[in-house]
Amino acid sequence: MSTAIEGTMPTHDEGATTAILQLREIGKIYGNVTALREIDLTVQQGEVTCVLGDNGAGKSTLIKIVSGLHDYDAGQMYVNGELRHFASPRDALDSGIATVYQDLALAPLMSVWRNFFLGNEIRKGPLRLLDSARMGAVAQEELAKMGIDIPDIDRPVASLSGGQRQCVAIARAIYFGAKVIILDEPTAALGVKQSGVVLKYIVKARDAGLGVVFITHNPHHAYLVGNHFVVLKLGRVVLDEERENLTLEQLTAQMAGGDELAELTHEIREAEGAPKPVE
Ligand SMILES: Nc1ncnc2c1ncn2[C@@H]1O[C@H](COP(=O)(O)OP(=O)(O)OP(=O)(O)O)[C@@H](O)[C@H]1O
Repeated sequence: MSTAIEGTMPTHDEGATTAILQLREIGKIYGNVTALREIDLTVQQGEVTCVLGDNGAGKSTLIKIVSGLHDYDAGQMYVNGELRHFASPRDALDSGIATVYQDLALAPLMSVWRNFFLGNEIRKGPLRLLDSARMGAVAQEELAKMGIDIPDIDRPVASLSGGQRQCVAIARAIYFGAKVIILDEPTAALGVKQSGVVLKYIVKARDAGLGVVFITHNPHHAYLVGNHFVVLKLGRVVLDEERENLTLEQLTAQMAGGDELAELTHEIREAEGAPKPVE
């Protein structure tokens, strides 16, 4: 259970710009596994905060906490300066935090515009019929506004490229009021060109004033768009740096295991140099 007292952020932050989302010393325990320990994370509007980490680092657990699927066990989470515990994903969404998952939650055989409005359909008349013309027009306009050029939005969403599908899911979250978007490995399953489509779109979302949390394994993708980098390892923050204080090489080395990699290189070289065992 959180030890925090319900209320607003501590006074020593007064005067500073209020972060749209802030985690302070967040902890999460599953039985006897500590998935997250003392995690600090600040998300500002108009910035991309990259969260990097290898398998088991705690990225999914972090996403579950900020998207309202799990509560945290320790620390505090502030949304616009207000201490929050989300009761459900709806609660997170109502607070302006939308998560775009890897599987995207799109209905592949439905049209692009149906997917754009899935769960938020516009209806008309006393019979509450779907207003397909209006939804089609709005979806087309919104996607175009964000630079996503889809010539025929009546096409099934499955016919789009992976990158375009990601962009549709992000555009949908923004249109329905997200202030923070959490992107769960949006480039993981994509090739270079399609990743580029998504990375450009992340920049557009950032420039539109959203707070973007970009969860990824890939330091190269992160460094192309990130303002701020947090690396998790076994549930702890091992690096927390602004872009101006970090090179791509440092970020990559940290992701690759830093000291451990140097140690491994040393061991391999030693093994290579060692005399071969006699057969
Ligand atoms: N429901 C659960 N019950 C028990 N342990 C869990 C549960 N979910 C996650 N864990 C453990 O918590 C730790 C962090 O897992 P998490 O899935 O958050 O990492 P991750 O960075 O998302 O990894 P991956 O990239 O492999 O998904 C791991 O040790 C994992 O085994």
